[in-house]
Amino acid sequence: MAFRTTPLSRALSRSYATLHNSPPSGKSPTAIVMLNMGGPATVPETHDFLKNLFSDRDLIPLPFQSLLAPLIAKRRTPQIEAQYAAIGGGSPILRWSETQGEGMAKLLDEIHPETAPHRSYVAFRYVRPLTEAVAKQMKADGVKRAIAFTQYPQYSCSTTGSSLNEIYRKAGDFDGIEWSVIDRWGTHPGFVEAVAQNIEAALQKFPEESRAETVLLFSAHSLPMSVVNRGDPYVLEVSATVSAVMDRLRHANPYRLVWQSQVGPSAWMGMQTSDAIKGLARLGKKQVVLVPIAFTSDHIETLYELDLEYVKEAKELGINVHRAESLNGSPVFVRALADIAAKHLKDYTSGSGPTSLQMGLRCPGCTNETCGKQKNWFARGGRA
Ligand SMILES: C=CC1=C(C)c2cc3[nH]c(cc4nc(cc5[nH]c(cc1n2)c(C)c5CCC(=O)O)C(CCC(=O)O)=C4C)c(C)c3C=C
Ligand SMILES: [Fe+2]
Ligand SMILES: [Fe+2]
Repeated sequence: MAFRTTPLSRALSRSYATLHNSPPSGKSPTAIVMLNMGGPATVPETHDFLKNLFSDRDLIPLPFQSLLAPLIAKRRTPQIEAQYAAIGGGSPILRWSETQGEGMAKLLDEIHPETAPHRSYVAFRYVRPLTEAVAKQMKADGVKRAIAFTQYPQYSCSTTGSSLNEIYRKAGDFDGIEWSVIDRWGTHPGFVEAVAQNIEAALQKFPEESRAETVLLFSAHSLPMSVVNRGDPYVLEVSATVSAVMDRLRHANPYRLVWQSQVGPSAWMGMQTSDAIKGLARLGKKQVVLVPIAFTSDHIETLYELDLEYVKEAKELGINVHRAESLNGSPVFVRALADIAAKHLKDYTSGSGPTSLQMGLRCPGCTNETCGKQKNWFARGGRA
């Protein structure tokens, strides 16, 4: 059948070009699949986001999961809906992920033309675009080679591990695609530089004469102690990021790493961010920069918990506080993503395996069988 261009088909192909940064060409594109949890783009999507999140056994193993998850999600929905409403009506993560991915793919076409054209795909764990839909799109685009590129800088089985397990479970949908994995990059110099620049910008808001007294309070999403104690590497890797950022800043300020957003009654990694703010006030500290360190774009933890709750709390305690911006559209960060992917492609072409050595090691206390199968599957390039 002859293909006729109509206003609709022209509009569709324009939007296709916007979504898929490289122009259509005869060559099969190299797919860079940006893995993240996602967040509800609109307030009414909050319930389904929470239901999918509480149904994820890799994140929260619950007894009678399929019965309990919908109940917990339903109970929690009004409170979390109110938080998304307060930050402007939804999570900006899809918009930022697309911006970052498109910028990265464009740069990759320039700095690594051997594998061009590059196309970025966003695959979320709990909201659209979900893994199945991304697989369909990749097949339609003729993808034969894909990189699973985690957008969590530091590895945890509960985040990156969960996204990789989901791709492994949906292996049939990706039939014929050869995979490799970028599983962590928490000390990459470009990422460290982008974070450091945002801290420097926040520090500029304090008077020069007292700037050096400002405490840098790095804040990361906490982990249940049960996860830490089974040997999950996240706490170590977040600490390594903080250390690298402080080296880049030449240790010009005192600092601490603290933990936020714990959920439920069990023990979580501390000290909690809100307690640290109270403690700093008690110690007479007057200036603080809050630095989100484990997530690359804004979300409720930055826009609600940090900006609306903790900044307010700190101000009430007499602390002058500013938050370092999230990486969002930082060109330095987009360049870092492209550099990380280019190095991975180079190493892969010159014979290094599809996954890092570190990814091959399961947490010593891991009893989740899918983790083991998933690691073996990716180590074989995603083949049966
Ligand atoms: C590096 C980031 C994150 C880690 C590690 C992480 C672990 C983790 N989270 C939960 C439970 C929940 N997390 C929730 C929301 C949420 N989590 C992260 C990031 C990490 N989680 C983000 C960025 C968000 C918010 C998304 C957004 O769009 O804003 C929620 C839902 C919100 C709520 O009900 O409070 C839960 C629940 C566990 C159990 C866990 C480790 C095992
Ligand atoms: Fe979380
Ligand atoms: Fe595991």
